[in-house]
Amino acid sequence: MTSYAPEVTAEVLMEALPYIQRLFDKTIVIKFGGNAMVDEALQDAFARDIVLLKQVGLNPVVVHGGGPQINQLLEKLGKQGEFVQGMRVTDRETMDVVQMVLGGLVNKDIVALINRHGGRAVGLTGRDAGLVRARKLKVSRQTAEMLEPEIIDIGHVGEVASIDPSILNLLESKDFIPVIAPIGVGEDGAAYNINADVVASKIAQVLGAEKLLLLTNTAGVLDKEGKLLTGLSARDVEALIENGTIYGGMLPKIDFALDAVRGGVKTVQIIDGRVPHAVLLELLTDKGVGTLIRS
Ligand SMILES: Nc1ncnc2c1ncn2[C@@H]1O[C@H](COP(=O)(O)OP(=O)(O)O)[C@@H](O)[C@H]1O
Ligand SMILES: CC(=O)N[C@@H](CCC(=O)OP(=O)(O)O)C(=O)O
Repeated sequence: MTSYAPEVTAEVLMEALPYIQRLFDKTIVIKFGGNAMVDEALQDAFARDIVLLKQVGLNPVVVHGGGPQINQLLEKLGKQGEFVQGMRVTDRETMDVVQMVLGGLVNKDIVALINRHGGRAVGLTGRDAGLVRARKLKVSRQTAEMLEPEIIDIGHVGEVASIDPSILNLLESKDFIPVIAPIGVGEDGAAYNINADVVASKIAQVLGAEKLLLLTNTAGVLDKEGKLLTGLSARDVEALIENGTIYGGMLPKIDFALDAVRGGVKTVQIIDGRVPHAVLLELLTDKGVGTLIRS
């Protein structure tokens, strides 16, 4: 480990004080993207950041993705992942895989890492305690040549109908850290696959979160030349989608980042999950980077 002069170490530690004071007791929803968690060292640094935040009195709530991890298992089963407007086409068999990977492997690995570093994490899916109520997502597509939009059936994919935060409040009252897999429950009890950015946004709104951080595998939202856009308004976003600068997995992320701002979350940021300790740097130092979403 690099050794710094004592006064430098003290200065770095003191830099965190005003941030800790400002964010004390505040809820921070952190979405850990599947693309940001492919490296073991990064996962470890992420888990330690979460433990530190809790220890100094913030209230972190983790929502995780796992798109690449679902693709890996699908490939082993001889299936190819297919996406429409950033959403996975989810047939019955794919839904089973989504539950195994998100609710099983990925969720439990994050929980175990946080706990190994001294945190008290509890893993949940949206089906637990009716946390995330879902309904089938309707997707439509229209091109210039089409007279009316075409409805596309992408299977067991949900949108959030409502969030019941009771279980999260209970966990918070006992100082547990919730780690949530983005699977919702329909009226009939069936499972729905929901994009993790969507679940993180809705949970942040219902909890009245101070901040929503979306960790991904880019520096933030990039322009056509690959340069980081540090701040975006709803109008900027519309133009960037229109000219094709924002596409694929960034579409639901940006849509629901805006949704969170409109729903009262004070700060929403898309940040680079490939940077070790991105969460800590963003929340407790002057070195936060990424794209800030404005209403
Ligand atoms: N303008 C853009 N800036 C940055 N990334 C973009 C942009 N448009 C599309 N993307 C794509 O969105 C991806 C992030 O979304 P996604 O793959 O769903 O990640 P995550 O697993 O973090 O949710 C990036 O890796 C990139 O390929
Ligand atoms: C409907 C839908 O697309 N669900 C996502 C859920 C996981 C996710 O969102 O993972 P990332 O955050 O890593 O992209 C999926 O099946 O991949």
